[in-house]
Amino acid sequence: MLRSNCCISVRPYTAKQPSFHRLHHPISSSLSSGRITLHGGDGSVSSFRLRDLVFVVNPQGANGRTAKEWKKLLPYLRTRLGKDCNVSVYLTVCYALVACVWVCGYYCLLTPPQIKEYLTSGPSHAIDITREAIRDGADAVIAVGGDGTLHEVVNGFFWEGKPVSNLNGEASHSAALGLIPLGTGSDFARTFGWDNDPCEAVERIARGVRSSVDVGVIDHKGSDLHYFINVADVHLSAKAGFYASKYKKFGSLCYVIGALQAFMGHHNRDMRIKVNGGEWEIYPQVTALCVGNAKYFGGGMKITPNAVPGNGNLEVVVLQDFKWYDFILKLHTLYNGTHLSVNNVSSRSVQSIEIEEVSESGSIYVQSDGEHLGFLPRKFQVLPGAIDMIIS
Ligand SMILES: Nc1ncnc2c1ncn2[C@@H]1O[C@H](COP(=O)(O)OP(=O)(O)OP(=O)(O)O)[C@@H](O)[C@H]1O
Repeated sequence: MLRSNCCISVRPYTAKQPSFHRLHHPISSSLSSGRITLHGGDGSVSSFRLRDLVFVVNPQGANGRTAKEWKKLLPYLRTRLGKDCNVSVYLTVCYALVACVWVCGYYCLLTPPQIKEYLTSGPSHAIDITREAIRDGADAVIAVGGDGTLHEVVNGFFWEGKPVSNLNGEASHSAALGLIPLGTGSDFARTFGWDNDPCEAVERIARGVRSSVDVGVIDHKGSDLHYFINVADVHLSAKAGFYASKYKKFGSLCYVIGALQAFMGHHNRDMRIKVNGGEWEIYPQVTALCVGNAKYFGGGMKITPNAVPGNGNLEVVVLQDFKWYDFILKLHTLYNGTHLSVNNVSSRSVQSIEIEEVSESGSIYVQSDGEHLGFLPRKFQVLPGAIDMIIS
């Protein structure tokens, strides 16, 4: 008989966590066919065997800090993930049977997870690495860096409007998404209450519990679909993000510099929006419009405080007719998420939203997960439970 504590140690989750509804299935474990099976209280099951982990590292993240932290983390990561694959062997029936099971099960049970590490060579490279890894049958693709790297890895989970498939005949599982947050803002991680401790992120990966998360998709006629997992936004905030990306060498200060630069020559604009395929509505004098799958952007602003990445909806928050002094007076409410009760701020939960500028100037910035995407018009839509993510 073979007995193993291979791959995943299942422990109760104690870290801070948002109120997810249909996520998270730890509780009890059983071992079958060399695989840990996790049973949730709602009867859902999440099974995960750590065999082939692909780490996609952006060495330029956080102005080079990601590369330094990753170098320090790698020995610990190898030890920690290898440690969870210790296997005890007990001979109970006969030596021959055990030998047979040993040989057959060797690769499933005893091989420590393969840890593959790829350093990105430039923008968009993480997308290609991820697609390749999923097609090769990776168990998990783990973004190491900031929200931009996570964004690219998420986009790598899709190809021509469909999820990328595992083409490896030997492995039937789908790949999970993981994250070691090591960026400047690392805003997506804030929704889960994760701090910047990479060792804690490695623990999460070692536990390997998957939960489905929603993904947002952005459509623009005639161009490829684009995916986001955190927050997409339009107009002033998107313009500020565009400029902020040029000042990452100043750390978190880049967001302040970006915002100041975006304010110069800024004008609020009338916009048309269509929610869930309904009628077009006019929103006058829009300052910024944010579509949240998660809660934070801009280096810690809790802009869409009711967004939950697993509830099948996106939260839309619209700021209208804001003047520069409103930001000075109300900035603290944007950081603590109490701005929804401020004048000229509205919020709604949507499955899809189309946004156009009334005057169609073609100059209204759009960004997703802090990455510049282009200009209005755009349609944003939720893909419920589109990706399995290692979140606890
Ligand atoms: N080798 C590389 N050289 C230059 N840029 C890269 C490289 N690899 C990835 N990038 C780009 O770096 C950008 C920023 O990366 P990332 O988001 O990881 O760090 P960050 O901007 O410091 O963090 P955050 O987005 O959380 O503020 C991404 O848009 C990505 O396309």
